[in-house]
Amino acid sequence: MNSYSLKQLGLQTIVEEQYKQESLKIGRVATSANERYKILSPEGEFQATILGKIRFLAESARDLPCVGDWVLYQKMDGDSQAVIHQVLDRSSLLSRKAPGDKKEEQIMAANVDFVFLVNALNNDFNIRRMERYLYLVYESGALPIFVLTKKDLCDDVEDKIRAIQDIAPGTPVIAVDSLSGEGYEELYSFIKEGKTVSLIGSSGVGKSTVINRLFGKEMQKTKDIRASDHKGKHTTTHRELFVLPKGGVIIDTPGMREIQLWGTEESVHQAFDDIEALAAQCRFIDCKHETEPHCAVKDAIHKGKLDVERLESFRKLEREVRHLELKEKYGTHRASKMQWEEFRKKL
Ligand SMILES: Nc1nc2c(ncn2[C@@H]2O[C@H](COP(=O)(O)OP(=O)(O)OP(=O)(O)O)[C@@H](O)[C@H]2O)c(=O)[nH]1
Ligand SMILES: [Zn+2]
Repeated sequence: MNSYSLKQLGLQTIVEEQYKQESLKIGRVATSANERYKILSPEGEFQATILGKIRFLAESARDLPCVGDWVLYQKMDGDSQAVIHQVLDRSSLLSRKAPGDKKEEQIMAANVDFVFLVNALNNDFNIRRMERYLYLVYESGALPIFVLTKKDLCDDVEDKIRAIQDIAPGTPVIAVDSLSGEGYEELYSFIKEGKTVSLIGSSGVGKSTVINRLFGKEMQKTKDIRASDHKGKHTTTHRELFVLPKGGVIIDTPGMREIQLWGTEESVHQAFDDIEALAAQCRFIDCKHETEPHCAVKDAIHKGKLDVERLESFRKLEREVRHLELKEKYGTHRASKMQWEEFRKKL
């Protein structure tokens, strides 16, 4: 049975100050399913349930423990199970909710310091998707870091890095080749004892490969990409919170993996996949199809292959379903820039 010191588990001083109850012990939630939890602590690794009172008083999912939470638990000698008495204040909380809808919230992970926004540099590169993930991280209190995988399969790495820097000035962008290990030195600078990292990115972008490389052995299963369409298959099974051999904690929950666009957004992109396909051929990845040169969308309109009204209705629908609230809030990306400036001062 593994046991870890609180520091190895990523404990930060803020949390330590809250821990004053001597009859209870502190641990970190590693998995959570149907109100059953796995706790990692200096005492070892065990299952836990929650005190009836916590469940009773919980008004929403936020009030229950989630992966990454620091909890105070009680475990009697000889008991195989512990009981969680309290969830300590969170330094960050990754969750996803429909715009304007507070009820329908999916909690993913707590007390994450850095979120790696993983995107592959090959055909899957999608700046809009990254932008939406970025808003989600801004909302959480964690710091975003872009990790661009499959550098070996891309010959315009610099252009893509620039496109990301345009949507998130000041945010680190790290391009890696997970097969050779190129770029990993920079990744390691964010992974150290006391820090908790989580990864977001669509299926097949190489999240498990990154984790395996950081771990130095096979932790999460990876599967070869289907050669025909460059898309990965859903391969990841069950994962949780784990401590890396060289220090640092990784949270890789199914919740983080399953983030998809909300139904309406997904359907806009499906309904207009002809425009999406044309847009992929524009010279600039972030082309707005307005005044940009070498725009495949405008070109198709000129050639009579695309109806200008269709483009208009695409735009209209897209405007409606995008995270307008968030876009307004973070439109200038001041939030991220300031967060990073603050953070760098502490380094
Ligand atoms: N050429 C190249 N291939 C890579 C790189 N990183 C990952 N791959 C390959 O991409 C495929 C998918 O990688 P995974 O790590 O399983 O992707 P994932 O994001 O974990 O996918 P899910 O588990 O479905 O969420 C595997 O065949 C990897 O070997 C890279 O940097 N270069
Ligand atoms: Zn265009």
